[in-house]
Amino acid sequence: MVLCALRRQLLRSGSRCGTWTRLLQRPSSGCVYSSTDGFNHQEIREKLQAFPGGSIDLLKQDSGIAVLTINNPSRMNAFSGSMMVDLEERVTQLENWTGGKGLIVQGAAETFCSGSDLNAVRAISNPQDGMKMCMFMQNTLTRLVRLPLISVALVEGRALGGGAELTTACDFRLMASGSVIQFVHKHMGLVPGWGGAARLVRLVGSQNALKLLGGAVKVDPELGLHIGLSDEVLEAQQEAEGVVTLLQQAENWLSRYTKGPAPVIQAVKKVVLSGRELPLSDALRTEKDVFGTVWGGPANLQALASKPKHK
Ligand SMILES: CCC(=O)SCCNC(=O)CCNC(=O)[C@H](O)C(C)(C)COP(=O)(O)OP(=O)(O)OC[C@H]1O[C@@H](n2cnc3c(N)ncnc32)[C@H](O)[C@@H]1OP(=O)(O)O
Repeated sequence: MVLCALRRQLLRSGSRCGTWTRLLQRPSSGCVYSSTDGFNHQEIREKLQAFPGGSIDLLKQDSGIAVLTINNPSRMNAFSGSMMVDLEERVTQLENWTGGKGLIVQGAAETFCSGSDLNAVRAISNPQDGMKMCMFMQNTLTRLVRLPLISVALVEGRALGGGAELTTACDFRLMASGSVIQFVHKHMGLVPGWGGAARLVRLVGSQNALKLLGGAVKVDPELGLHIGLSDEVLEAQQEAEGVVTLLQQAENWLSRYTKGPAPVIQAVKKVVLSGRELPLSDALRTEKDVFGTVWGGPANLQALASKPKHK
């Protein structure tokens, strides 16, 4: 938490980006709120744990692609309080995964996520608790965004409310045919609070974001592609060996971008992330620092030794 405050101070003071880069590289340094914002991490964790159910499952694979599964099928993968805590723990594990290159976020049982568990929402419907939950989820999802992994939300079925917000915390969204992303918040008398509005504006522009939030528009794969919310539509595929599952298709899609050594793929994500988040001069300094981690490194030396031709 101290790191969060330090990072903010550095950013406010025009920061020296070498320091910013080093902070971003440290686990859990990517959060937004700390005790100086009145955020008591332990208190909100304990409060959330009082609403159990479901799990967030993490499978780290030798390929360097991990699969994170939102698992609460009896409630259409709604986020219970304990799942919010679980998600934070899984993000910490991913921050510490030195061999990681990619991440797929999916829902269990052929649907993505129906947002907050409405039973928990009803129990903590006072503004103070709502704000604490909001800060907790913003911290976690911002750390998810800032993982040095190329991430994909595999959207099957529905991504509603907080589930729609979660899709925006990934670098890419792949929508299965028949799937829907819908920011239903307005129908719940709410606006996004897990960082989904801020990220949506950056993804689709403010005009489209206003339409999606103001109209609680159902985004199907076609509309998703059209406005740039979705990157690809996945159809059920049959091959000689049998059916290619949506997860296999997502892994194939992602592997185009994760081929190569982990330090290089992680460096790619870091320079894009800093370009996305920082003012230009700070992003340039960060890019220089990240460049310094790969220049003359094993992958670079090996490529030079092999007399490459990029035909
Ligand atoms: C951050 C802000 C937020 O996320 S606010 C929450 C926004 N989400 C919602 O309002 C989703 C409300 N749910 C729905 O619209 C429907 O249940 C959807 C997801 C469309 C599924 O409809 P349908 O296929 O007919 O199934 P169903 O309604 O029978 O649901 C199956 C069981 O799942 C449950 N469920 C669903 N969503 C939630 C949720 N968000 N929180 C808690 N429970 C949920 C339903 O209540 C139903 O449970 P049960 O079988 O009646 O015990």
